[in-house]
Amino acid sequence: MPRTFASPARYIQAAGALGDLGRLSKQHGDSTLVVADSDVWDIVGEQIQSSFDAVDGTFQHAFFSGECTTEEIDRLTEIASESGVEIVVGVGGGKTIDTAKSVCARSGVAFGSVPTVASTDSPTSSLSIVYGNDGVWETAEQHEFHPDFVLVDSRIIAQAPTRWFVSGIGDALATWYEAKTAWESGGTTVFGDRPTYTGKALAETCHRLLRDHAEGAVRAVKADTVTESVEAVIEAIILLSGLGFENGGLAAAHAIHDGLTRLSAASGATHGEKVMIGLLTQLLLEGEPDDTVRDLVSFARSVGLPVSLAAIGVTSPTREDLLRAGRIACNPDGPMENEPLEITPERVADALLALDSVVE
Ligand SMILES: NC(=O)c1ccc[n+]([C@@H]2O[C@H](COP(=O)([O-])OP(=O)(O)OC[C@H]3O[C@@H](n4cnc5c(N)ncnc54)[C@H](O)[C@@H]3O)[C@@H](O)[C@H]2O)c1
Ligand SMILES: [Zn+2]
Repeated sequence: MPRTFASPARYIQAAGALGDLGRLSKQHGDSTLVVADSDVWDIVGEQIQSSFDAVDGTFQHAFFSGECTTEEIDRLTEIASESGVEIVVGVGGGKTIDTAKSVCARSGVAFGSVPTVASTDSPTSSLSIVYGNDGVWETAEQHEFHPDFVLVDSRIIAQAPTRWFVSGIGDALATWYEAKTAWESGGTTVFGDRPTYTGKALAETCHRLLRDHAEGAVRAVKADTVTESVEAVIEAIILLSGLGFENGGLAAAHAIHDGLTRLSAASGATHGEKVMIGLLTQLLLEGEPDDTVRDLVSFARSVGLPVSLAAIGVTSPTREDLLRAGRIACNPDGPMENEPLEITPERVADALLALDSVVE
């Protein structure tokens, strides 16, 4: 089995970086479609307009409806093809960016990724997570391409609600633990290939940056400020975690996240918050020493991440609820396959129940 490494063509991060969007888009064609929801458009619309004005460029804007569904992808693909666009730029959170990726896949045009929150590692990846109209996980579309550019304005991200930034820390925190597990178990990555040494090294650097800088960065973001620690953590969440998970491999943390998406009580929790619970559960499933679990719990608390089921809204789950989540988590096509031990829905349910007593 080959080792594969893949990544976006270019990554740019700076306070004020959005001012470069027009120039970057023009490198890929004269006709651009910008996809953003109305809240994000209110925040960045004028800056996007100025960035295109600065290079005598034009663009079209389409509103994203809020969910990455097949219907929404088809609707936006039609707009892209009617206007003959050469590049689609997704501006916003993970769902907007995943939707824009799938529009590019269907239209065969270039893709620009512009996260306005550092809430997940979706902006650098080649995946789109598609949901049904009921909001339930439907499928992961694996694309043949990565973003032509990822443009990250750290000022906009620092000014966004802190909860998104903290959630991104949860998503990125799992990357190293999952890559280590996938490596040690001889697992595979999202490309269906062996993990690379490079992916593993990037995942490890991601972890180091979070441990060294996350606490201070969260304090700075609460005050809407950009510090060097904020820059380090944004890079860890968006770039290193993205490269680390795609080229290093996923494991139980994301498998359990997928299971938790089936519990309606957890629907108010973000992707990164559910991944954090998945990560702690992964450590319990793998039989990590108490000190390792305690250390991670204390780090999570220091940045404001949830460490119990109740903290993500699951206050009094029945065993059947947790088994249902466990069955999704143990899907044979999912990342649980990268765990070295045989993990069953029963073991997932036990570990989720055990979590509350461990973290008290
Ligand atoms: N494709 C991948 O590799 C990958 C990886 C991780 C997660 N995901 C997917 O990403 C999605 C989760 O993404 P998410 O956590 O970003 O949530 P989201 O996309 O559902 O929501 C983000 C919210 O933040 C708001 N927002 C964006 N920028 C803002 C700003 N600057 N100020 C204020 N509000 C702002 C948006 O309007 C939106 O309501 C899930 O669908 C998950 O499956 C995909
Ligand atoms: Zn994730």
